[in-house]
Amino acid sequence: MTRDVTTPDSGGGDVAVVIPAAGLGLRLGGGTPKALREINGESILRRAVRTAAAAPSVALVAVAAPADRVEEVVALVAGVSGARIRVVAGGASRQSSVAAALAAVVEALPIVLVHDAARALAPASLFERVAAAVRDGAEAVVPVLPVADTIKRVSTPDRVAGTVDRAELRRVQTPQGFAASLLRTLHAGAGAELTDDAGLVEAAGGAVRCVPGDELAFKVTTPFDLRIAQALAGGTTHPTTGPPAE
Ligand SMILES: Nc1ccn([C@@H]2O[C@H](COP(=O)(O)OP(=O)(O)OP(=O)(O)O)[C@@H](O)[C@H]2O)c(=O)n1
Ligand SMILES: C[C@](O)(CO)[C@H](O)COP(=O)(O)O
Repeated sequence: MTRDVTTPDSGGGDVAVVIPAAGLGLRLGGGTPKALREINGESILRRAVRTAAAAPSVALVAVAAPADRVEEVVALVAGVSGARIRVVAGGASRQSSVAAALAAVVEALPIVLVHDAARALAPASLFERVAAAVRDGAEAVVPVLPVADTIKRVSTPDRVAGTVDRAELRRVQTPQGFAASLLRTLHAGAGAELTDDAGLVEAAGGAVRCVPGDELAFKVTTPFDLRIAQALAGGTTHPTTGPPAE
């Protein structure tokens, strides 16, 4: 089921953003799907959709919602302006949720960004940076940050097997950007579940370009992350369900 959410204005631009938001949030806990949890009165999902839609290049945002919460998510994102918003049922894995939302992007937009709802504070400028690199000719783009800790391999949970050279390691965030046709082809032929979409390009022997990430694009995974997000985020003037009360 695909649900188009009526918005006051539809964006121009050449970018579709696919937002997987169907995860259970087991590491966060609390019993409610993570994307529906709130940061200072606004759901994680609405924050992610609102920021994506506000990026000037973005024409469409396609959300993969928890399969039993599609109508709830439609109500949640109603009133978000700046781009068309579409909601579909997600799948049992992140990869299948991305594939479901990608299939709902029927418009001929040349660039697709895939963005975790859980990275709710990623700024619009990061969407623009990633999209610009795809526009510049990269077939796949990931925002990255350096690793600050020493990283060790372990042979058993309490035995160090070696130290990894962190100079060649990067923390990879979303939004990740792709030429739309390439991403569609790779998702259609995807086999094993990968932890990100750029991995599909790597597996096919393609090139993935790095651009600077943004610390604000951290992933809300644990209760500690949620507290950090609450400390960093502003409040909201929007209700979390139903259309805005303006
Ligand atoms: N079946 C799934 C699993 C994950 N996701 C989405 O993929 C993003 C990254 O996943 P993660 O942060 O791991 O979320 P969860 O799977 O919800 O977390 P957990 O592994 O703790 O249950 C999230 O926005 C999540 O909603 C999804 O759309 N469909
Ligand atoms: C896509 C991702 O956010 C890139 O860092 C990450 O791989 C998602 O991992 P998760 O275990 O599904 O949260």
